Amino acid sequence: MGNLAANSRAFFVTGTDTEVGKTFFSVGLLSALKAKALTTGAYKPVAAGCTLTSEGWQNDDALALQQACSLELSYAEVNPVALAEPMAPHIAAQKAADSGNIVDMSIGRIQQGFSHILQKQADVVVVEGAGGWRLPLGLNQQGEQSYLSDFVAQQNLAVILVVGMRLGCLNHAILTADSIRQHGLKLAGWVANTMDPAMPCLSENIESLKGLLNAPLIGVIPQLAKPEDAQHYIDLSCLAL
Ligand SMILES: Nc1ncnc2c1ncn2[C@@H]1O[C@H](COP(=O)(O)OP(=O)(O)OP(=O)(O)O)[C@@H](O)[C@H]1O
Ligand SMILES: C[C@H](N)[C@H](N)CCCCCC(=O)O
Ligand SMILES: [Mg+2]
Repeated sequence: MGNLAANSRAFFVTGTDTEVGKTFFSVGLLSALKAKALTTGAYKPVAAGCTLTSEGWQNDDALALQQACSLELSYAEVNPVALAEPMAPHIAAQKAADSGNIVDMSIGRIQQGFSHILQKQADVVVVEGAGGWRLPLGLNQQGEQSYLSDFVAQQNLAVILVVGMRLGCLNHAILTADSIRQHGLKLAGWVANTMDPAMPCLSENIESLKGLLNAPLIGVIPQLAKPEDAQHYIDLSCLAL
């Protein structure tokens, strides 16, 4: 199991796309774990779309995760790679490099930050991806393309798939589940996140996914005012928690 600390369980939260509710669900999951008195850490290795603060570039997802977890983690511990521009991270990193700011977005650096969080021995660590499952990180030192999914595979993390419920999500969900399994990883479960309550045949689509994904349905999350409220729609027993 890679270098996963014996006492920690870690989940990698991916999605069928960007903007499908990975952060919304992750904050809900961290809230649910806190309510069960489990200690939690959070990690958002790569974030694109940041605001310049007195403490450097910061991203809203990472701030939400930092606040929602129970460990006292610094911003940089939660989010080691913070890219200014809200775009594909390897392009944002190239733009930063063009302005003289070289960003190390290597798998090695991402793993190092993760090991650091694991050493803190939280009961559960929630790791949020960026974009969808096969997020490109750019070329490594051998000139090969690397992907955030390479990090997940190297750490053998259990994966949670957030499906943003909208027309087209069946194909995206199936492709993502296939790829997760082709990486030799476990799809620990999936989440139906209601992006559009008026989606025609929402419940039929969820029923279809139950049959298609062959993994536990962790929760159906309706449109909610606050991500913390998502905790009430999450079945932790699916994750053996
Ligand atoms: N169930 C929900 N109820 C209400 N709003 C939601 C819900 N799910 C997501 N949202 C909103 O939709 C937007 C996208 O969600 P979120 O930021 O969690 O997506 P993401 O998959 O984490 O995106 P990214 O790829 O940028 O990390 C946010 O404004 C979020 O508050
Ligand atoms: C800026 C955005 N909200 C995400 N953080 C990054 C999404 C990258 C998507 C890359 C892609 O697959 O095209
Ligand atoms: Mg997010």
